[in-house]
Amino acid sequence: MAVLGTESTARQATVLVIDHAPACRDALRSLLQERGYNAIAAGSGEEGLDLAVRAQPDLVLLELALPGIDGLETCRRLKANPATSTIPVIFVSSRAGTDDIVAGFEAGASDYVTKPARVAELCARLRAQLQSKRSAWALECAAMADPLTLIPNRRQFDRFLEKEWQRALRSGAPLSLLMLDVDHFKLYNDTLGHAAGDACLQQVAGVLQRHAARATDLAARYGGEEFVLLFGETPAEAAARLAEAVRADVESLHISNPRSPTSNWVTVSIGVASVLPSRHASLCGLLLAADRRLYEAKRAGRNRVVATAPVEVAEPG
Ligand SMILES: Nc1nc2c(ncn2[C@@H]2O[C@H](COP(=O)(O)OP(=O)(O)OP(=O)(O)O)[C@@H](O)[C@H]2O)c(=O)[nH]1
Repeated sequence: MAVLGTESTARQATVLVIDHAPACRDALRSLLQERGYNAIAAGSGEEGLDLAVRAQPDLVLLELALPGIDGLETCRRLKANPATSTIPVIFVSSRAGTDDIVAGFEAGASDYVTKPARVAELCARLRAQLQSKRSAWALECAAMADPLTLIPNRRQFDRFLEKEWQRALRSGAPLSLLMLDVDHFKLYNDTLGHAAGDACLQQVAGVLQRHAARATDLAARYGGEEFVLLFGETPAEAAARLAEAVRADVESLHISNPRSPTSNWVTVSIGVASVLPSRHASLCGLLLAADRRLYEAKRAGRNRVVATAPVEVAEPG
């Protein structure tokens, strides 16, 4: 599964208007709707913050002068909350003083437009912000995906693992990790060529991706011909079964590996480690345990899974 959140490139952009004056709010909302945006609105900073978290708009148009928490504080809170921090904010305010404009930018706004706003200018600024958010999103995606297989790369995996670890610490749920390596892949490359090797890795990645079905799972290319699969909220016994299914699915792709001493087909070896995250356990220990079992699977003849009963991996030192 993808873990980068949602983005609106393929759908209508949602714009949240936060303004306490019903006339201004309605005028902005109609203007946006006429231009094809999905417009939602809130009458106060508190309501706007709540709606921003729930609706995840692509952009916020914010009045500075609001009753209760004012526009500046609303903007600061939007920027401080990881759930809303990347949403661009444009102040659309009747306050036109330089100090207000400077304060708006200092609170984290991307732009500042004074009322009465010129419609064409406001729309151009809005489009520019949406475009720059999309470009940032595309860059972020590119930095997190493996270019050959298009599944998450090690960087994305490390972030995801850290997040799942923290979540498991709070929930007390077990976490399982599969470390997987293609068997005799050097022979495969040497026999059939590097391009065939690349295509083979893409197919293996496809199998892993299909097994990472839940929001708490992630399949990633760890490097070279090595992959990892993280299963959140999954105990050791279930992880061992999943690993066996992955191994069997790769073998049943029936990708010929003519010189492999293990099988006629491309196969994989898998090490499985599970842990109940606690202050006595470490992430590094989980990775090391999976890697050790992968090595054992190779040593025991390849094309197999090595897993054990649940373990508490002790903090090194
Ligand atoms: N085609 C291709 N080959 C790669 C890629 N990344 C790594 N490799 C190759 O994968 C091979 C890994 O070889 P080894 O580490 O010796 O392992 P192996 O031949 O799979 O042997 P075992 O792991 O012991 O079964 C090397 O030949 C690498 O060049 C890639 O992106 N594409």
